[in-house]
Amino acid sequence: MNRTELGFRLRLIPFLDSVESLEDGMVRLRDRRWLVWHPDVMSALFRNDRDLRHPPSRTLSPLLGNRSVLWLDGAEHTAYRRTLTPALRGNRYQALIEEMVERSIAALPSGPTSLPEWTRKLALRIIGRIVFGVDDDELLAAFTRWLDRRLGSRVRTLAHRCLTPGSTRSDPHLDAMLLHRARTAEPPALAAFLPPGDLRDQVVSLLFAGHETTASATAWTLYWISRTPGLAERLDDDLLEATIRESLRLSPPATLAGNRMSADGMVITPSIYLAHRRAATYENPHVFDPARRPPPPGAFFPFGGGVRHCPGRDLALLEIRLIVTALLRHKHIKLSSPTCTPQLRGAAMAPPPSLAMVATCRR
Ligand code: HEM
Repeated sequence: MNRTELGFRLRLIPFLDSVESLEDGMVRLRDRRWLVWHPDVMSALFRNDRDLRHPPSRTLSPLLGNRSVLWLDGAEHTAYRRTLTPALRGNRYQALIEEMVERSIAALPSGPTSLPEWTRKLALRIIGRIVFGVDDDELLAAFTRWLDRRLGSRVRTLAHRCLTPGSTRSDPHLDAMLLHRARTAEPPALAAFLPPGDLRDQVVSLLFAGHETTASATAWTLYWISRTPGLAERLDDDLLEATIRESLRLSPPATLAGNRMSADGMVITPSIYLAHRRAATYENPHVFDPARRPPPPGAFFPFGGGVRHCPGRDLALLEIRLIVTALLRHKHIKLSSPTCTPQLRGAAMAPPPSLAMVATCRR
């Protein structure tokens, strides 16, 4: 592994910050692997996505399994997306999410509580209910423990990636519990529509993809709202939408989109983080400004793009909107710190668990 790739692997955010000013919007990580973020390249890449292959992530594939939708390709991928995309359409879950959010806000302690952990637990409950059709806190807590041991920090991620390469890291006991819940799920729960042969990998993938990023996007949105004086008081629907968008730009939960591979074996990794901070595209890119003009094509893609664009996008945006609106309607929010250093879980970026929120009732 050369020095560039080592920097990319070991210290992802400092590495991304160090290449941010490269005007080409791309950097070679090793012989046939590139990190790219130039908007023209991104547009071309997503336009031709159908003809590219999507190699598994070496970090995530041992966790999510070989049959995860995240790396299926061709006809299998198209068929699976056809089931998944309508099933994840956001608005059908609005009443369910509202009810779960209200319960979670009512249970908030009066003292400080970790903001990212609160949003994570809530987002996992929501996707758990969508996938299984029932609440099962014990199962979700076991899933969280399993994930935290493997992805809970950059060090853990790298240890699992490098020390036990290629081995599956599933837990037979947890898998049996997940499979039991999935097999007994009844329509309209999502698990009832998943192909039985791939059930474990698809359930784990949905629980994982469906909560980590949404939770961190919600936490980042609340972070930016509380850092911006007067914003909470002015948040009508349009401003809230612009605020969520700007938060997804400056603090994208997924710093990288999935790998693409050309027919001649060139691997390309799109960097969402760098595309969203490109000075040639965004004026004062490090400033949080919900009033920004819409970006040009290929410059804003928090949900990836092409044939792999995130099928949970609408659901995620609905969740963020409902959680933020309900929280601010019921509570005054105060955060323990006006600044925070992002925490990486895999390549996902969240505020650190130490970022505490104190939520007091509005009178
Ligand atoms: C703010 C929240 C979210 C963000 C930022 C996000 C971001 C992403 C990104 C960047 C990708 C990779 C796309 C690519 O390679 O071009 C992706 C894929 C995916 N996401 Fe999301 N996501 C979010 C929420 C969700 C939710 C709620 C679900 C629901 C289950 C979900 C399910 C998936 C799945 C299944 C894929 C794989 C799609 C495929 O490979 O065809 N995501 N997401």
